[in-house]
Amino acid sequence: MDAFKVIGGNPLRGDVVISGAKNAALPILMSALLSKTPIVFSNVPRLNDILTTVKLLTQLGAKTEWLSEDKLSIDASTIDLCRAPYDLVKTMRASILVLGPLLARMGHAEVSLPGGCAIGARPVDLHIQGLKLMGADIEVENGYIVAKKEGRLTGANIFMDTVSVTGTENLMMAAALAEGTTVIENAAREPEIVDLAECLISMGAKVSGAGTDTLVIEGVSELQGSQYRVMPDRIETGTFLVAAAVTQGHIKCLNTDPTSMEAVLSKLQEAGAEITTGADWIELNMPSPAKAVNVRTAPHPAFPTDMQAQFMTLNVLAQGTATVIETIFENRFMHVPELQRMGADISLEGNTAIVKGVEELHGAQVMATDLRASASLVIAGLVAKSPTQVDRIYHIDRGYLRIEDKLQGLGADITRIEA
Ligand SMILES: CC(=O)N[C@H]1[C@@H](OP(=O)(O)OP(=O)(O)OC[C@H]2O[C@@H](n3ccc(=O)[nH]c3=O)[C@H](O)[C@@H]2O)O[C@H](CO)[C@@H](O)[C@@H]1O
Ligand SMILES: C=C(OP(=O)(O)O)C(=O)O
Repeated sequence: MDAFKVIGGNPLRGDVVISGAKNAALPILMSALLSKTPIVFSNVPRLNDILTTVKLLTQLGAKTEWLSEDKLSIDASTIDLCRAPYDLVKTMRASILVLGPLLARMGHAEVSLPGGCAIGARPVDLHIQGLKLMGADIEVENGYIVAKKEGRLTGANIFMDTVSVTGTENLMMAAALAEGTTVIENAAREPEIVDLAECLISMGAKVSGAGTDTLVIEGVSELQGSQYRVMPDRIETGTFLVAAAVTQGHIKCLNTDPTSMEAVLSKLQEAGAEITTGADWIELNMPSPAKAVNVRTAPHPAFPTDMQAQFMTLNVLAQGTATVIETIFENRFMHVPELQRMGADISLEGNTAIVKGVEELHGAQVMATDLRASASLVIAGLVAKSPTQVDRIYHIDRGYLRIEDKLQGLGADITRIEA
């Protein structure tokens, strides 16, 4: 398994080009299953979760072709299989996103239950309940969700008990081809939902309310191919901004969107960062050590759970004491023991971490446990007083495109140790 060796001490400086958003691209690529004509997607980040998605779509019978580094064509006219197997689903939970579109298009879908993962149990009951309300017959057989519907799904009123991002996305895609109108209440409001809605609209779907907690989808009988550009990755952007803040650097993120990340930018300013923004860029200058900032994760537009680990590292070295509260996932503090091994002063009380800023961190051999935890350890390594080795970086490769190249471009001393 590959690892990163990080030698700390260099403030990050310069420009970094942000890639397309993993969490927008995943549902958007799956939405190609709804169309019988080809779709061309651009700004697709060619990272491991996307390669897994391409493999899954290909196994289902779709034709996929990379037209350039970030442009992908998907022709799902030829799909002939309705099963997402365990060996793919276990490497990427977001494979569950085939369920809605496959069922809507083929009247049959079998998707392995994803099971729990490092950050929590992550059930998919809301996906299943919503599809049942749309008339699907769903059973769990031998670890697989087996969903069937004779004829088209039917529009329904769906109230989601918990705000779920991929749950909302699955139901939106299913509803796009259903007969009648679907109303999803307590829907997720993440920018990635808006991006998926815009993609579906470009294919001929009738979706309104994206970005609010009530989505209305008037089903149509078919969708056509289109061309769609994936939104910039707000979590990758936030990760580089935190890395620059922690190293007291000065960077500019290009090809990004400041309007999708207000909570994160406001917390960075509270920590002492000077931030300027343009239509598609964000510049951060950190003139002095960060001040501690309290963070509480919650669904958009509140502070994103996918930025919690990175802000934990910021607080570890900040002046003062902060509380970091994780309200979305029950086990998303796996980076804490690793940061403690580097000298962090963190105590945990349930879903709250109390972080007392320390003067410095020392390097250590640490283990990445999930995607954003890995990023928090890399950031810690960028300021540690001795070398850090971050093991199991397959987690980071799942969601960041060539992070070491981008960090090197900003002056960081980071190298990949290939297994
Ligand atoms: C591929 C993708 O976009 N992943 C993101 C997505 O994950 P994902 O869509 O899996 O996360 P959800 O929004 O569904 O999860 C939110 C909460 O709802 C619970 N829940 C969810 C579904 C369900 O059927 N039942 C249920 O109880 C989950 O256990 C969790 O506690 O949103 C998360 C929350 O912003 C992000 O951290 C992930 O990066
Ligand atoms: C948790 C994440 O991804 P996934 O839902 O794919 O596990 C993430 O992007 O931080």
